[in-house]
Amino acid sequence: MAYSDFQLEIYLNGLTGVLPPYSVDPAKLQEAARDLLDAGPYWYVAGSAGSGETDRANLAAFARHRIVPRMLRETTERDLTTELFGRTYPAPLALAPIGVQSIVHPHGELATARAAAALGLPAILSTAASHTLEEVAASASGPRWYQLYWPHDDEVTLSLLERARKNGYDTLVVTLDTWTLAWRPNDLDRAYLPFLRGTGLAIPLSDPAFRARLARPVEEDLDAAIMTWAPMFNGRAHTWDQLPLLRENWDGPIVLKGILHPDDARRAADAGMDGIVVSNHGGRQVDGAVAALDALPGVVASVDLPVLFDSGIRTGADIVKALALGARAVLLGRPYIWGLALGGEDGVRHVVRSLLADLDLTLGLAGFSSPADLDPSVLEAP
Ligand SMILES: Cc1cc2nc3c(=O)[nH]c(=O)nc-3n(C[C@H](O)[C@H](O)[C@H](O)COP(=O)(O)O)c2cc1C
Ligand SMILES: O=C(O)C(=O)c1ccccc1
Repeated sequence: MAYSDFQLEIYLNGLTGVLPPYSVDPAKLQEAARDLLDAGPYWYVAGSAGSGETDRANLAAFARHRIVPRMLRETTERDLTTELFGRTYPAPLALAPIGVQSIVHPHGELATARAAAALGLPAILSTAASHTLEEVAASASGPRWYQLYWPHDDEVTLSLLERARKNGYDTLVVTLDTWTLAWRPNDLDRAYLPFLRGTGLAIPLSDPAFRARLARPVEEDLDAAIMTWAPMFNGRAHTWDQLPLLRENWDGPIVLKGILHPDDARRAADAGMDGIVVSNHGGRQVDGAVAALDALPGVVASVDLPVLFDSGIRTGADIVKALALGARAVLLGRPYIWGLALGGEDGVRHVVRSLLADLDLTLGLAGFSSPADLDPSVLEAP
């Protein structure tokens, strides 16, 4: 079935008076989630660093780039399949690692993983998840990627990698840009930080190597466990010379997330990494940072690795633009969390199906049949 069939399904349902259960408009979905959620969780997701300048710049960069559609081409049959690290996926899309999903819906990452699995797409499980690696693996059978927040304790690091491997996570995403949380006014004004209440710590708290560091069991002294977790996972950066530890202890592909400078991309390649994600973390870390889309062409030109992209993907056209500028695939961030808040697994599935239908139609109407047809000439010259 083509992704664009979702459009026909919606119109046909309308003939019997059945409307889509959630909006297909990302901005309206966000408004609906805002009405539903408490201010703390809503702003934790919606908010960003500092003045929000980079968050806005991410979206503005997409608006600045425009597609120049081509006519009278055979694009009725489209093929979105995408090869990534030796595996074939049905579309150039994965669900970005997003921590603490239980703050918007009790099923959290379990619901997200099931929705992604139903579509054959990877859901990237965050180390800051509200469910364990094992629980998520048991609840969904789709492609599994694991995102490491890299602890400052090698035994814990190796234990996390071992758990990921044992539970069928085949691709490791290492996030580099969030070794400590940035200045986030929305959360600071509410003094809202889920981790200090023990939310989003399911993976470390269930880890045998982490638990071996505690004087008393987690169940008896949660506060002490949180105080052990905080300096181990936060506040100090790693350095390039530490990457061999990960390379030597992970057999599958390693993808570095949060790269914005071509020199860092080259260093990733030199360190034997398999891919990178150009991302500024949705403007949540360095306010004033370059828009991720503006950093993409320079990074793509500097390395021969697959380059993934996130930060600002909202529509099918956004995906076409990122692919045209050289991304192999994109990660969807906040929009699927609004779907999760509104409808759990069903809400996430709705958001992703809407985005894929929009992508499929936009690609075909612009005169292209597959992601491989896209290059910078598809876009208006700047
Ligand atoms: C609420 C929230 C939590 C996030 N948690 C993580 C995380 O645990 N690990 C990670 O690598 N990125 C995390 N991110 C960043 C996303 O993976 C992604 O880079 C970002 O959402 C992209 O920006 P966009 O949502 O504006 O498109 C988080 C983002 C949000 C909004
Ligand atoms: O909030 C975030 O952006 C984020 O990446 C994060 C960091 C630590 C724990 C959970 C999420």
